[in-house]
Amino acid sequence: MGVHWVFSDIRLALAMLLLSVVLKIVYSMWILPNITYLKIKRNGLSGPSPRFPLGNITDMVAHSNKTDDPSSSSFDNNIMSHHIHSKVFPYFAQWQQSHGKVFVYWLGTEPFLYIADPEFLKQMSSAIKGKSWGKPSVFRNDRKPMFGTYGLTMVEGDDWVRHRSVLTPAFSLPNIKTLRNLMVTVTNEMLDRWTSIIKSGQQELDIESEISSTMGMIVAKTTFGMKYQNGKEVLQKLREMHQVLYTSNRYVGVPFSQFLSRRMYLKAKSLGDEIDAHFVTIINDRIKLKQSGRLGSTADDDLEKNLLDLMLAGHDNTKALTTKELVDECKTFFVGGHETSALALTWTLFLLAMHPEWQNQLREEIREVVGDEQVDVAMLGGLKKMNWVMSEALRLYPSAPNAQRQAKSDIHVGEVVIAKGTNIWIDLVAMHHDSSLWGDTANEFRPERFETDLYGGCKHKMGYAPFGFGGRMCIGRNLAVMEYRILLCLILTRFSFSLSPCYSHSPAIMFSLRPSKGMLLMLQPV
Ligand code: HEM
Repeated sequence: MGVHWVFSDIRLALAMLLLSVVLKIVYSMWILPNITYLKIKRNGLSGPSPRFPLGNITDMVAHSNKTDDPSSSSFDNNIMSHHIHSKVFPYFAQWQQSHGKVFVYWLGTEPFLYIADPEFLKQMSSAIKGKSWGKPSVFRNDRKPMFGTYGLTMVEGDDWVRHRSVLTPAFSLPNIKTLRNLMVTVTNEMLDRWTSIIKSGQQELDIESEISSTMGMIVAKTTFGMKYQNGKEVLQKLREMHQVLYTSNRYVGVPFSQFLSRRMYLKAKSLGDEIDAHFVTIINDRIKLKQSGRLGSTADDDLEKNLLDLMLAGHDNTKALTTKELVDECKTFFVGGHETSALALTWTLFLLAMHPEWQNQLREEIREVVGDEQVDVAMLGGLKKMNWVMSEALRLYPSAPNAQRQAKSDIHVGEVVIAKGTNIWIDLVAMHHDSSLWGDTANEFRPERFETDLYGGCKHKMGYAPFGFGGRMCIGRNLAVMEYRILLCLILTRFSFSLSPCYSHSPAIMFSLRPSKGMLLMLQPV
């Protein structure tokens, strides 16, 4: 009798436990997102109808497959059109036609507010400080192997303030100027290799992988003082992880999707752990070197100060970042610092290959401003036309194609209330190509539009945001601009280039905006 009671008590307890788990799941994955959705809809915003449990993912995949289909008329790979929004975000382009520039769509059971309206963005941004923004929690798991948990792109609130204030001085102009020598050395190594390749009779090169490796080595050396072999290994693992995570559908936002793609997540996690181990060793070695007082004491490359040393400068005070936080920042800078910058330069070389007249103008400007001197950081500011070209390349092909936010409290934008918890997706590609903002030449390469106006004559200043906006704007933009100018100067003074007949124009979103079939250029020494 007694035993029977004990068993039925256990059964009851288990049933209650199961019920509470199920209720919790239903509440967090269905009821809560729907409450948020209803609040957004109450503002009169519409959007494509979602279907449980995939939301609008099926439509997104179908639109993407249609555009990738070689028989589809929506985008011809052989035509070098810069009209790329409907190619890279076909579903957003389609939904914009029915629902306007602000609407709601669903990734699985997570509603997202889509924004491609600069006035809406301006009002939303001015209502909120950087500290009060969140980042969509639904991306946390997905991006953890790449950026960790505590990198600047992921942290929120007071933690974000602490990280940003420790890291900002590391990106000051005087500090990043000290990285110039390493950048020149690594770039010249790449260009010497190009010369040998051309001498051996080969003229065609995949510039994307060349620039990406070189920028990776620059980040590895300038940021962490990594030795060549270590830098190469981390780069290799990051590339593998990128391949694992961003070339297949991961069903982000769909309940239990991590179990559906379990092998993929385990592979990404193990690569992430291996990269972490590299960084832990580098950080601990650097702390020891710092404590020994040898850092910066000789002309030795390894002892030259790098970005990690600048991050470690605050290591002894109360705001200091812990080793785990530093590891995640290292990963963040490795990925953020190399990929976006490499792509900005890759797309620039593509545009210049299409426009030899602009190659000549830039070469002429370099001759006038820099002459036969060594590339000097102070002189780089005088390269005005190069600035216009960079701005125009980042407008047509923004390497970071979107920005994301999450509302941590209700935000009022005119009559609209963006409810606490709402995920927000800002489509930079759409705004950068919007003819109502840029006129009839929106999809043409016209660097001169930036001659008299930092915003390229865009009718709304928030319509041009290649480095993001507000307090969470890109922390590395000064570094990126300096690196871009140094590399482009050195490339243009040694080579001229044109598009290879084998190049196929296939811009695609693989986290960043990439040429998905590489960037084949024909090179000639100048
Ligand atoms: C051309 C090159 C680059 C482009 C186009 C670019 C673009 C962006 C964009 C669009 C954002 C999001 C801003 C927002 O959400 O409002 C961002 C954030 C960020 N970028 Fe960059 N970036 C570049 C280079 C770099 C470099 C060189 C580094 C570091 C070495 C870097 C580190 C970061 C970090 C850490 C954040 C997060 C900032 C925060 O949330 O406080 N980026 N970047």
